[in-house]
Amino acid sequence: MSSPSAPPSSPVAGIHASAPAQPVTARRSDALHGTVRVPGDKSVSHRALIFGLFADGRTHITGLLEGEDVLNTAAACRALGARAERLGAGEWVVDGVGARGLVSPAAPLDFGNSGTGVRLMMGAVAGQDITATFDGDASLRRRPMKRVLDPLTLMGVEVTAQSEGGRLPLTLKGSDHLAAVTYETPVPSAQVKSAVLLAGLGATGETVVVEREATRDHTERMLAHFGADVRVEPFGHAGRRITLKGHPRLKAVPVDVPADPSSAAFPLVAALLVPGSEVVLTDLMLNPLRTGLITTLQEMGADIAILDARDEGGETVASLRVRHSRLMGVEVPPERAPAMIDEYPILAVAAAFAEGDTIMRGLSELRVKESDRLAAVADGLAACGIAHRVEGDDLIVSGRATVMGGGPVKTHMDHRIAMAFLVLGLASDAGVTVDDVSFIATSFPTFLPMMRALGAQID
Ligand SMILES: O=C(O)C1=C[C@@H](OP(=O)(O)O)[C@@H](O)[C@H](O)C1
Ligand SMILES: C=C(OP(=O)(O)O)C(=O)O
Repeated sequence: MSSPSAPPSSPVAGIHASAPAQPVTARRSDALHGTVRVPGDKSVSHRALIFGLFADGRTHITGLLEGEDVLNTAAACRALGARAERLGAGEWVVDGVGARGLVSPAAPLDFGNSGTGVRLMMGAVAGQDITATFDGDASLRRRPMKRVLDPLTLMGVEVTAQSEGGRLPLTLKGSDHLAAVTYETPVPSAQVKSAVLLAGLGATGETVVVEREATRDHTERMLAHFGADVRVEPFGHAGRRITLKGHPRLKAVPVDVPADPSSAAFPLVAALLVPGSEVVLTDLMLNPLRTGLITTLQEMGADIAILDARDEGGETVASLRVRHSRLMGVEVPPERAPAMIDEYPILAVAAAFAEGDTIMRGLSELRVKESDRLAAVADGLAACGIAHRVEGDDLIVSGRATVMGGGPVKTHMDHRIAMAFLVLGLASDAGVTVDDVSFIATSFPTFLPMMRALGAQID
């Protein structure tokens, strides 16, 4: 650890610090059938809790994702002074502390495996006159936090302790006199954008975030939903400029969390790959900044029908009917990456079965996720006998109608690597073993039983 002084270490460095690895094998399966609702959207769930923390009154949340990442955010809200209570499955209430009411937590805040939880909460703490230490598991401790510390320090936050290279654990001293800034994000990141906007709640004047490529806009939508004065304008050909007026009074409002399209991606691709399958995924959020995978799969020839599209709480929500399909390789343009950033591991699996090459360009951000996903996907493809190459930040997968499978695939504390390669196993000749499924609980705790209920052979 480095300057100025090392923060205290978390007493529990992440939920999985000492949990034993759980290897699991997915085998070639008969047709998958059924109608399922995957759990609530992870991005919206984190934000519903954090906005509930700041709001005056009681925020009632339904459909909350009860994965470890979100539960760690709920625990942080409590440590910062809110009451966050579970009433039933996915049904929570948060009694907020109001715009200036956060308290210094008594112990380090442990965000486990979650980049979203820790980065958004750093922004939330920034505009308060409190001190908090942020920590996470071994994966989160490796991820870059400087991208958030840079704008927050510009606004007046003090980093009183940090680890090598601006990593966790680190301690922030917030201020209720933050300066509003205009900040252009150096990488397309909804987490960085959201941290600056959440800090902007406590800044005097207008905080402006400019992004050259639009990223998921759940924070902007929720700011408006809770009553903040926020303006979103186009910027350049693919970007946005977001302006937030400081010190709004946020009023508690109900939040109904739709199903997570990033979780749905796994049963969706499984249904495309396993012959004879037909699966319906209900109540999915189809925010246009989250649907890059669906667009890409449709270009590859996937039979995906959008049914019953409707507006719910400002988001388009629909069911998808997915049937087994013969896929063709395509080139995925780099500008689509923000709309499908978490979906590349499962797209690479779909590409393994497509005829010809699938070229995925501009994947540098994959290197700083729960694992280096570009390397982890490439290693997993190699372990399963799939031809591919990495050229700079591009991944090219050469697909075939039949795939051998194999493993064990190393998952590197990364839920999406584990789920993607289990899906591959369902359509492979020899099955696929992954070395650890425990991290699936961070985002999709019901993944294994839900896949088995559809007919997947996973043991
Ligand atoms: O804001 C969010 O909820 C998220 C933003 C994305 O991260 P980046 O902001 O690092 O791209 C994404 O990968 C993550 O799963 C959720
Ligand atoms: C990147 C992800 O999450 P986070 O950044 O919140 O850890 C993910 O869920 O794929």
